[in-house]
Amino acid sequence: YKNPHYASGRTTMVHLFEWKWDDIAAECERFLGPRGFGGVQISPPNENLIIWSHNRPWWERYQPISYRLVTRSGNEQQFANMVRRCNNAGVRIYVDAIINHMTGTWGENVGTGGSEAFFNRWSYPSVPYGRNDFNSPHCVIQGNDYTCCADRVRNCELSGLKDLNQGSEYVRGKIVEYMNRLIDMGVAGFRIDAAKHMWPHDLRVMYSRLHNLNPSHGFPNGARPYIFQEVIDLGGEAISRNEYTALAAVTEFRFGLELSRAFSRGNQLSWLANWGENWGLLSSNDALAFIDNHDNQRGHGAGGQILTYKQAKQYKGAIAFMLAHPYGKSQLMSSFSFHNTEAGPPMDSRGNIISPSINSDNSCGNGWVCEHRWRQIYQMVAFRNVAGNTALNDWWDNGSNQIAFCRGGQGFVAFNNDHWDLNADLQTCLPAGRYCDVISGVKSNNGCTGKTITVGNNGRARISLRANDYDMVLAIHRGTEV
Ligand SMILES: O=C(NCCCOc1c(-c2ccc(O)c(O)c2)oc2cc(O)cc(O)c2c1=O)[C@@H]1CCCN1C(=O)/C=C/c1ccc(O)c(O)c1
Ligand SMILES: [Ca+2]
Repeated sequence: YKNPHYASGRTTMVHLFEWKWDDIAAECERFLGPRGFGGVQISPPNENLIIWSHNRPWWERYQPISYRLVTRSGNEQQFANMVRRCNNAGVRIYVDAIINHMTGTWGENVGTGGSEAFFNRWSYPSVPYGRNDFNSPHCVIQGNDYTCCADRVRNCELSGLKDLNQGSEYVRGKIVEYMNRLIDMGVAGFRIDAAKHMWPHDLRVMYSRLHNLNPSHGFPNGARPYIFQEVIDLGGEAISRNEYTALAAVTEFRFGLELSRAFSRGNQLSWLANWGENWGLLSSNDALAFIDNHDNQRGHGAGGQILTYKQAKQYKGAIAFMLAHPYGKSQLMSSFSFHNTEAGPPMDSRGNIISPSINSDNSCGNGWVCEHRWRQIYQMVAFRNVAGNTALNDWWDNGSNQIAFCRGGQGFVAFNNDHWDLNADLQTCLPAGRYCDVISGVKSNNGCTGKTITVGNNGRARISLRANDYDMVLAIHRGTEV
């Protein structure tokens, strides 16, 4: 359950948060496939409660009403079409699975597919679920339960959401049926939302009943789904992410928190020389690594200042470090712009999501940020692909915020987050030649549109990164020679 089953040579997933299925299919064919992205995490595809009282907030998609594939992102036919087209483009689909709970008492009792729910009578006719499919006695998680009482965190309601009993064979059956339907349609795996709120044993039983991935979508025979479990654990809670690493991969929230600190000069970049398990992170093979996600980019969830698209220069630095470093399985966030942390995606007056527009410079419009289309980011996805499973070697730093390292003999990257210029003769581990810096520009048919780096016979090159350069990163790798 720890292998994403990316098509060969691909390494990185992007979360196309709140995108519609038709738009994701198009993005797989026109951008993600050609640019070597490995997969897409999609928003929950199952029917959710409509919440106009909060003007269709992003979190209404985390309030299930049924397992029917009808949401503002599209219907079942559009979902199947997206999975087929993305797999054909070499891009896998991972589903955000909301299986801990159903809706709460947040809004009208109708869903995005017209189903009704009667949460005060605990009934969800479209599944169906009734009162004895939910935990009893009824209780609601209180703040201090996270530190004192692991059983309450599992058995009580998360912010008023009806808490399913995954110990019931009937409930397990309904959840597994929903997930197997998606696997048979060609998805490659799942994000398990709120995994901390479910018992590891129940999850283990359900995972064991999932089908193998569908070979007609290009997966090897007997391939198990890639499962990454959302467990927000920054230490100090009764529940540890280590209870879940035996089952499947786990989201490593400390990764984004510590790198946000490092690139905001809270930590020094030179301290990252031993980045990875030595910083108390999960073992690399267990970890889904990311800087920000849909929840903590809005300021709550995993405490402290998380870098987002709003701090562009530092964010690109942290993302580049994530993609250049061998640790973990990398995930990129792709957002819509927001000021109000509750706001949902760009929508028309009737609540329909507005598609991203693609500008002539390949950036997005209509309120979509499309970080994955930023040159400094998609070029580092290619870097990570070229680096493959090489180790990190030839680390250099200046004792504060200037660092550089190689990935085998495949790639070289340098960072300058000091207030003074970096100007040094460094080992790039690459064969002699002239290389285009992939951050300041691209390799075009007659040279580099950005910086050109000349590597000598001894692999060394003069590396210059001014403190006030537009970006704090310089990266070259095999394949960017001119
Ligand atoms: O103030 C709120 N919630 C209470 C504090 C955040 O607690 C939530 C956590 C949560 C937060 C921190 C933890 O350490 C933790 O174990 C759980 O996970 C969720 C997962 C869901 O599928 C649906 C939810 O409504 C929540 C949720 O409310 C607002 C209003 C309701 C939704 N919401 C939110 O803030 C929604 C947050 C949300 C939604 C989806 C997610 O995947 C997520 O990680 C957070
Ligand atoms: Ca629960």
